[in-house]
Amino acid sequence: MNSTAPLDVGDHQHATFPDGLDLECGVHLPSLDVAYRTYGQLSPKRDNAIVICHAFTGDQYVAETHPQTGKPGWWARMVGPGRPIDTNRFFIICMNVLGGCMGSTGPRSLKPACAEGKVERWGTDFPPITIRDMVRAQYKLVRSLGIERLFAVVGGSMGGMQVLEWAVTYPHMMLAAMPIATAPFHSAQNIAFNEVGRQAIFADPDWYGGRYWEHNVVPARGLAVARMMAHITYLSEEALTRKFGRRVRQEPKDAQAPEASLAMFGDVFEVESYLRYQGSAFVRRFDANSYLTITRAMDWFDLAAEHDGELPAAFAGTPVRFCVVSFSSDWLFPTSSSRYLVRALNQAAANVSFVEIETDKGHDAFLLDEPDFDRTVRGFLCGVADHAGLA
Ligand SMILES: CC(=O)SCCNC(=O)CCNC(=O)[C@H](O)C(C)(C)COP(=O)(O)OP(=O)(O)OC[C@H]1O[C@@H](n2cnc3c(N)ncnc32)[C@H](O)[C@@H]1OP(=O)(O)O
Ligand SMILES: N[C@@H](CCO)C(=O)O
Repeated sequence: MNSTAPLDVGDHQHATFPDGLDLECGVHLPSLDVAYRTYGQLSPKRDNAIVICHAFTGDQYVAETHPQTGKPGWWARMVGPGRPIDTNRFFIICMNVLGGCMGSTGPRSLKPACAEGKVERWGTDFPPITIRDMVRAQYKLVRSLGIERLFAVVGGSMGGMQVLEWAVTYPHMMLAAMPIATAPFHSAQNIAFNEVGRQAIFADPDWYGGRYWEHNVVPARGLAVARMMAHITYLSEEALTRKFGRRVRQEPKDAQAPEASLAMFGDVFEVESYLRYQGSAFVRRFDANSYLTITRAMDWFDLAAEHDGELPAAFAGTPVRFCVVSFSSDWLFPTSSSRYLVRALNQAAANVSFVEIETDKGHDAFLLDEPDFDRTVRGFLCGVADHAGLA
């Protein structure tokens, strides 16, 4: 995993808000870019818009070829004509989160008002942000498209946190919410995993205190290790066993060589090779400072914090219809977190349904082919749309 030169922010469709954004930390961002993609047509009544919130390292390229990786959109299976989130019926908006590295304002963006001719990135000077800040940036983009009320907000993992934050912050601006594989607060275990990832980045000699671009490098080894560790949490023991078991990738070339019997280094097991591949691929598409900024935003997420720990109070009087989805083998955002959320919604007398999908694919099951999950998404959105008389 060699260091590579820092990637450019790239040229992504975006809206610029010159009035910036007041952040929860008290800092005013002087200017705000929100990078986004849309799919389908906004109806004449402007009542068919769905915001899809991406997960931690996702982006706005939900249903089209990714411009950097050349891979299909991360939810191409789910979003499109005739698909569970049907673009023949709904108008889809997906935005790169504030703090990300795919065109929305984030640590990789240029600092405003930097000296003439001097390229200065935010880097570690980028202010700490919250999930609510991300959602408030998205709100600005939605309003700028002339949309006063969303049909729904949908998302998995950190995307699900944004869904919940939308419902709490703008309950009258949305009809339905679908938080998937998520939780109303980040658990101690998840904060702990995030911290290991951050420490891996800090330990990389190419980190340079977060100013790596000045040295034309990125902390590739640290970022890759962070991703390798995190990627394990996105799967399950069953999935890893099914994919790789204890399969060995390479036999030692010279069985007589003293190092052969040790076989300490190199891609010995298939699962190691897989994780190294995932780590390397990640480094080519993600920024280390965004990794830090976004993991911290997740860590701070706690919907009950403003309500003396009483989660139902966060949803008091909500008019939003919720469908909460979990996956049976997800140990990062386990079903118990979803049940806790559902109980709080019930206590708030909210309109809520709950589905646990049986699968051995772990947390990232929401990104994979799960027919029951697809049926759940389609059923909920169509049901609410039919009930609301949406064309
Ligand atoms: C949610 C959002 O908003 S977007 C962000 C989501 N995207 C990501 O997280 C991207 C990285 N994550 C992944 O690829 C996840 O594993 C998933 C869940 C998205 C995809 O899962 P799957 O389809 O089961 O793919 P899998 O995890 O098996 O990985 C396949 C890749 O590993 C490679 N691979 C598989 N086995 C090995 C091995 N033994 N050694 C090396 N590479 C291997 C494959 O060649 C394939 O490479 P490719 O992606 O370049 O085609
Ligand atoms: N694997 C997905 C989900 C993690 O929560 C991502 O990287 O965004």
